[in-house]
Amino acid sequence: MAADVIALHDLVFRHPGNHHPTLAIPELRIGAGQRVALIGTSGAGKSTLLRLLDGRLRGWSGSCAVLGRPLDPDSPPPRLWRRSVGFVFQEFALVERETVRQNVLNGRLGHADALWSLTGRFGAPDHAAADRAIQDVGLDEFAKRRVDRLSGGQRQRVAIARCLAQEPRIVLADEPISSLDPVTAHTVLDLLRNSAVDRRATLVISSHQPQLVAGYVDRFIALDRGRIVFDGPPNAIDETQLSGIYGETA
Ligand SMILES: Nc1ncnc2c1ncn2[C@@H]1O[C@H](COP(=O)(O)OP(=O)(O)OP(=O)(O)O)[C@@H](O)[C@H]1O
Repeated sequence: MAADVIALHDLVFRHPGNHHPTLAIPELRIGAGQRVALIGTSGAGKSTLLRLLDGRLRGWSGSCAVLGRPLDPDSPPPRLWRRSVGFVFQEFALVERETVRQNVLNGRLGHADALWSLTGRFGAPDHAAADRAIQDVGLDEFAKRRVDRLSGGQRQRVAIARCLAQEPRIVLADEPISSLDPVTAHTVLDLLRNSAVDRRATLVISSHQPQLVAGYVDRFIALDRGRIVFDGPPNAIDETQLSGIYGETA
């Protein structure tokens, strides 16, 4: 069995001032190379869990190890760890006035060496990784175009390419398809799955749309008010369970 790249134990997190925990997870393990969808209604805690795994959440209790490193609830993880964990933000978080290529190169900042510190220029390995990522997401012809002149689906692909250029061992994607039409959503999910498989990366995506993501992952983890209420293969969840998680909207 694949080694765990994510291991949580007795994890509890409460937003300051909130009585109920935002996350309460007694145990969660995710193996290397798994593809997981975090599902659940708005406010279930999906983004908070992704922020925890990305090392950006402070003030939790219990233990959380990612890529073998126990995270510290009181301080951010080191740069070397950070570059192994890629994050695709819901709102893309791109530099709008920069080109596709420059945005993707920004994903290499965690790898940048002395040359970058001295000159602000990226080295050959950084350019090669950026080119490969741009090619993988099918944006070659747009490489020199400014991001603010792209469609939503194209921007999402730039955000994914930036994450891939980082050469992460884990890809975390927060609602990567929420603002896309169904056809573009499938293209983006295909990209995320294929690039994770090619790079042997672990993929964790959050989504409100279990039916749409089911074909792209091998595991559903459903959250309800911060608790795991289902954990298994997508084909093992039935309509009644989905209705329980989503109410009338399933
Ligand atoms: N800064 C904050 N302060 C207090 N409560 C917060 C804060 N951010 C989020 N919450 C609460 O934490 C809970 C979990 O939010 P989270 O964003 O993780 O849910 P989610 O499942 O990702 O929702 P969505 O699908 O809408 O993005 C919600 O009840 C939310 O209101």
